[in-house]
Amino acid sequence: MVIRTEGLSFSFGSQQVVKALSLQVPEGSIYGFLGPNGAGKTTTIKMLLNLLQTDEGSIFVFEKELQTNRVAILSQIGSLIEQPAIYAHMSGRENLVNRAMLLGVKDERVDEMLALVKLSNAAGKKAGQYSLGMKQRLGIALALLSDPKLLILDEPTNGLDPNGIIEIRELLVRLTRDHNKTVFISSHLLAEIERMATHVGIINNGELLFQGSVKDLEAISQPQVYIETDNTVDAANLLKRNNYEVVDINHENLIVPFTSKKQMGELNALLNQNGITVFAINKQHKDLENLFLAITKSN
Ligand SMILES: Nc1ncnc2c1ncn2[C@@H]1O[C@H](COP(=O)(O)OP(=O)(O)OP(=O)(O)O)[C@@H](O)[C@H]1O
Repeated sequence: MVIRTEGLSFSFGSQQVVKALSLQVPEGSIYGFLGPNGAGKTTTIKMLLNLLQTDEGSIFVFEKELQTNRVAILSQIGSLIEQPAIYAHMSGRENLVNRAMLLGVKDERVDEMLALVKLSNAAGKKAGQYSLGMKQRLGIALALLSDPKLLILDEPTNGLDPNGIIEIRELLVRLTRDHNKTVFISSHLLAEIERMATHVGIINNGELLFQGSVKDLEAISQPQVYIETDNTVDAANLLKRNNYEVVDINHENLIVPFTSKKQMGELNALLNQNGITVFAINKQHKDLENLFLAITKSN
């Protein structure tokens, strides 16, 4: 395991915000650390980076205890928490050259990093003029300069447009696939993470509710069929009479557990044959909020 915590806890005053967390982050994984705002993600990350002292429990990084191997461990971690520390009046390249000098890293590494995060063409532009996505990628390039084995990113896709999210996703996949890195990335949006993550930990109110591979998660997260019609109530009654389970109904749509594509066709035909107009019928995975409920219920 690249990161392993045992019974990790933390309180701000009387409020316990991290509760007996036992994380297991395998080498080479993209580990999505998921939870709603205030769940305790940033606090956990700060403990992993030794920016906050743990109250209870222990942290092992690269199978070494953090407190007693601080310098050796932290020199192998690149991180990005909140806004990247970028000088707005300097170009992307100057930001990297400056940091390379501080770290004693060779200048060639600057161009390598620019290419890796796809900022070579914008290298001469002032970083203050970069888009949010470009700033995040520059932040990641800065974090990678010293060639760390582990990258810890706190909500790097926050506020990015879909293109920006895709670029970060592709970068992180390249880093693990071609450059032997392990990536620990937090987010409050499952949808942003599930396409790149290999492993997931879900935290809520400081407690780890789920941890495992994305396949394990998909097994819990049963897909559902969303059906939008011109008469939701009649549609729901019709489906119930025909032995379909209607798990949720509101004035816009109703939801039936997904079993197969064939079933979707049958649902559509049944509704049409009974004079109900179907505006939309589609398969969706439960969103994070519903998934939380499903996970807490099954515990
Ligand atoms: N410096 C602080 N002093 C007191 N309470 C704090 C402090 N920092 C965070 N908290 C509280 O700790 C809890 C966990 O916060 P944390 O920032 O770790 O959550 P998070 O999952 O990272 O959420 P977000 O996505 O909003 O950053 C919250 O209830 C928050 O209000």
